[in-house]
Amino acid sequence: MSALIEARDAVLSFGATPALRGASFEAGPGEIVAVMGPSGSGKSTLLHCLAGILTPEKGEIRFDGQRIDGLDEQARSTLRRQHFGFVFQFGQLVPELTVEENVALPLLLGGIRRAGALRQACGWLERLGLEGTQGRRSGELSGGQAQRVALARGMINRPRVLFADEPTGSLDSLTGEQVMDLMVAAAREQGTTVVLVTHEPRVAMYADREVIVRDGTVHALTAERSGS
Ligand SMILES: Nc1ncnc2c1ncn2[C@@H]1O[C@H](COP(=O)(O)OP(=O)(O)OP(=O)(O)O)[C@@H](O)[C@H]1O
Repeated sequence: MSALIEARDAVLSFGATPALRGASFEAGPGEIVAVMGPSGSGKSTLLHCLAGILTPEKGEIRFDGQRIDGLDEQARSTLRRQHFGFVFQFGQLVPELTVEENVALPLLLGGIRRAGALRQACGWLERLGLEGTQGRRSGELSGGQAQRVALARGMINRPRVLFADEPTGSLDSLTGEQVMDLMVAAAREQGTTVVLVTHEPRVAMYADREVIVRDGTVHALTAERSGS
């Protein structure tokens, strides 16, 4: 299977701190890959490079076979809006907007008319068990509801790749499992590739495959388990 999203030998430092030291990663169409590893090992940096948020100093990032690391910020922003979805741990909902406006945001930014965008947003809210919350602000939601709203927003533009960075990190384990069940079901239904950064083995078990990031390089889980 050819990769849909891929990093080849990516290198990136923050000042004197190396974050990626030749990281290679790939995920195929519809594949759910968990990215595990110790704190500070480079997981989020890898995700940000794959998503075109950060640009590596060396190496390549490819989406659907095309290099994206050389694109300017505007082109990467368009790529993210058209093809990628995001679910992060904290602070991703805009507090001034209602729940339905938050979910509709990727469509509104993409130029879809407001009435149609809000209608689609309400469809996602219903699907994720959030009917009745559309007029609320994000501060009026529980943690699990807020993550489901974030998931709805991450999926509303039918992304080719969903980038999820510790999506259950702020939730208790039962609520986290509910969010993961919904995320995996939505991704499977739409054939969305998921890059899932998590510390939690229980969350990683939702993935088709796991990789481990250590000191800025990526290792297959099987190699880790055999000690190489
Ligand atoms: N914006 C930044 N400025 C400076 N250093 C950074 C920045 N972002 C990350 N780093 C450093 O880069 C390294 C990799 O960080 P990264 O956030 O990718 O790790 P992580 O594996 O996602 O960690 P965690 O599991 O704790 O979220 C760390 O040493 C971190 O301190």
